[in-house]
Amino acid sequence: MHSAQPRPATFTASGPLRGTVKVPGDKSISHRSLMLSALAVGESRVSGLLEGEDVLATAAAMRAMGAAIERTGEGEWRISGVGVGGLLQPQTALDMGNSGTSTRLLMGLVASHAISATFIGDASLSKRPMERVIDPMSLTGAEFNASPGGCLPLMVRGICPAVPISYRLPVASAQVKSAILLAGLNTPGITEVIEPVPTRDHSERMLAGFGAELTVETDVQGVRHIRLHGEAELKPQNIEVPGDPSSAAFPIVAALITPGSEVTVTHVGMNPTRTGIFKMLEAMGADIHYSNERVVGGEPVADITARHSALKGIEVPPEVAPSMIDEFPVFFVAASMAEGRTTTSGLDELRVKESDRLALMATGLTMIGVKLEEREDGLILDGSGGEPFAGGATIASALDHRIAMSFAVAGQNARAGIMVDDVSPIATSFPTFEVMLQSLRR
Ligand SMILES: O=C(O)C1=C[C@@H](OP(=O)(O)O)[C@@H](O)[C@H](O)C1
Ligand SMILES: C=C(OP(=O)(O)O)C(=O)O
Repeated sequence: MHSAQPRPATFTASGPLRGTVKVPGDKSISHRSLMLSALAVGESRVSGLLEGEDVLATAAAMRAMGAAIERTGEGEWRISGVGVGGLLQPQTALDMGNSGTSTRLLMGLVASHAISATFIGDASLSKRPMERVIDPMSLTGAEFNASPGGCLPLMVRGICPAVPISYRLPVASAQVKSAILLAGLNTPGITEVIEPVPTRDHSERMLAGFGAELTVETDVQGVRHIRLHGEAELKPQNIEVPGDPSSAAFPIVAALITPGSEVTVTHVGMNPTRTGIFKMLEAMGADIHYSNERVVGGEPVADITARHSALKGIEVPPEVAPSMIDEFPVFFVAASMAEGRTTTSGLDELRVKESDRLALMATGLTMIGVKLEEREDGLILDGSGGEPFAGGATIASALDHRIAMSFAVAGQNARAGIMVDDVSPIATSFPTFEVMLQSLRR
């Protein structure tokens, strides 16, 4: 976990950003590749794994529950699984650090095993709502003992055999969907998740890739019905993790808002459930193009080139939100530089991420000179039409990596530097971020 000592850093304009960079492996896919490999019978290999703190928390938890997980090289990992149903009782509390994905997916996994586990996390994670997983998992017979507000520290007492459920997601959340599906792996019969609003589908793709029997049917209303046959036997796999589009969004927005810039990010995951950010930036007039499009390990991948662009404000349709949910902080930075008004709505979920991202972005952007209005479920931003940010402020990152990186990007086109009070949380998802940004400055 990152050090308790805050590490401040100042980000200043340097002129054009130019070059070609690679971003680390996709965080969602990295978590799932460790979890499913740990549940397969035999040895899986993963390359391109994100070696950020969140994913390392998942690796440590899977080890504590019996899997043999070993790093064999940079981004290269070897995992010997225990088989579905084979998870062992962890001897100490599972420390999930800052990671909501690790916590929620593993709560599901533990729920259908005859073990119990206590989940703990940092100050940010300990404020995040877990009822969204407790509610469906309680229907399977698992028991939960959570801190007030359904928060961590939290104890899960799993049950085996668990009762299979059919559950309609009340909130668009890939974490909740995945928790239910992972629980379904060791549950007799068919577990069904009904998903009215599509969210990232990495779990579905990877479960099928590991040999689970899973079907996805979209009904006439566009609602997805995901059905998993339980008591599955997973076969070990070799997985190549594509670059994280959520991380790629930072150098791409930095290039779009900094005059004279041209940046290429290679090997970026282009799963359509993740690419809302690029579509919205293009709708704003961003000069973005894709090359070398291919499929890697069941996921579409491309190289993305972005050039400085005169962006125009748009209205972001709320139904796009799940496909760019983690990118809104840096999207707000881009919108602040556009000409005209950008309106966002339907973003209540941003208030329960690592921080209240609507409140923090509204406060921070206002401090660097942006005109905006904060609504309950979104921000309305009046862009500067390309005028640099005033800057000269210190931004609180509040244990939120995406807030820290968004203001680092804003600093690339600010009249006075932007100080982020603590950049250490960046190591949760993008440990090479500062080095990458530096490599693009000439
Ligand atoms: O399933 C996943 O890997 C994730 C799902 C999203 O969370 P929600 O399910 O809470 O929307 C996203 O914000 C998070 O960074 C990763
Ligand atoms: C919300 C995020 O992650 P998590 O929920 O896994 O903490 C994120 O990476 O922006």
